[in-house]
Amino acid sequence: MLDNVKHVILVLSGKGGVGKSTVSAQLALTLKEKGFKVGLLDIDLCGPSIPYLLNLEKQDVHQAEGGWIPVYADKEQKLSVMSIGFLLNNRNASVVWRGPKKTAMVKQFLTDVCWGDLDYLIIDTPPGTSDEHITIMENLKTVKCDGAVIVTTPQQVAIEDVRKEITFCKKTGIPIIGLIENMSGFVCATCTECTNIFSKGGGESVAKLVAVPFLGTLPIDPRIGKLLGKCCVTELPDSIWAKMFSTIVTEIMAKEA
Ligand SMILES: Nc1ncnc2c1ncn2[C@@H]1O[C@H](COP(=O)(O)OP(=O)(O)OP(=O)(O)O)[C@@H](O)[C@H]1O
Ligand code: SF4
Repeated sequence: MLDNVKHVILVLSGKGGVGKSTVSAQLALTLKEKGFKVGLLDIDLCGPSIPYLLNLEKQDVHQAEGGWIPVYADKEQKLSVMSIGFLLNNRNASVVWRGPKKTAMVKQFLTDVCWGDLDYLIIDTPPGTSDEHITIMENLKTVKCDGAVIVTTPQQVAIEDVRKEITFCKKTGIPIIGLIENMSGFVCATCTECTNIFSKGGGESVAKLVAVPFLGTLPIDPRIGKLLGKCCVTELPDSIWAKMFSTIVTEIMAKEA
């Protein structure tokens, strides 16, 4: 039930493996650190990585009278999480479903989960624009969707990929919060020097070309993969990741003020 959810933010990407779930998790954790009550919904039914990224893999969802009780990532119950990963027997189990079954599952995540009072619900989506995205948009009609964050990487700042996501947002009336270029350069673990492995500035120029805000670049940083449920802002306060997420969250908060 989304009756008491104030803001909904979608995280989208044109291709898989670009860091969309990592961005979703860090966005949720940063908002929680700022004192908000946050929900994180993983609708990537075929590749749910949120339970792993939040170190919640062994957790179960419980069925109560009012619906499913999400998994809480913290003792204070300020970050609630739902993913099909909690309903599968093991991490390697795969979901091979046709569209209607996927649609039903996504609808259930919105209507049958006891989300309670939330300041923000972050929705981590599968790559591309599929049944899951369409279902989410149809079912968010009654709730205000604040916008989408689009994640891309320098090698594949293929204009068509980002454009497809933007076209989807425009067709479904979702405002675009902005574009993030992840895996932009590599931060050395010894000296924190950032080296650009691929081309630089692609994300920014695409954002300009399609007239959407550019939120910034996030480098490859081996420490990010080890955060597993911890927030980059508190754990790696001097990192580019921490600075970026503080800025993005401040911008999001300013929009809704
Ligand atoms: N900037 C980064 N630095 C270091 N590791 C990263 C970075 N971005 C993502 N990763 C790592 O890359 C892997 C893939 O990231 P993630 O699961 O967030 O991608 P995704 O786009 O959600 O993938 P999928 O298409 O499977 O949904 C993860 O192990 C994550 O920790
Ligand atoms: S930036 Fe310096 S410390 Fe880091 S890998 Fe290169 S030479 Fe080594």
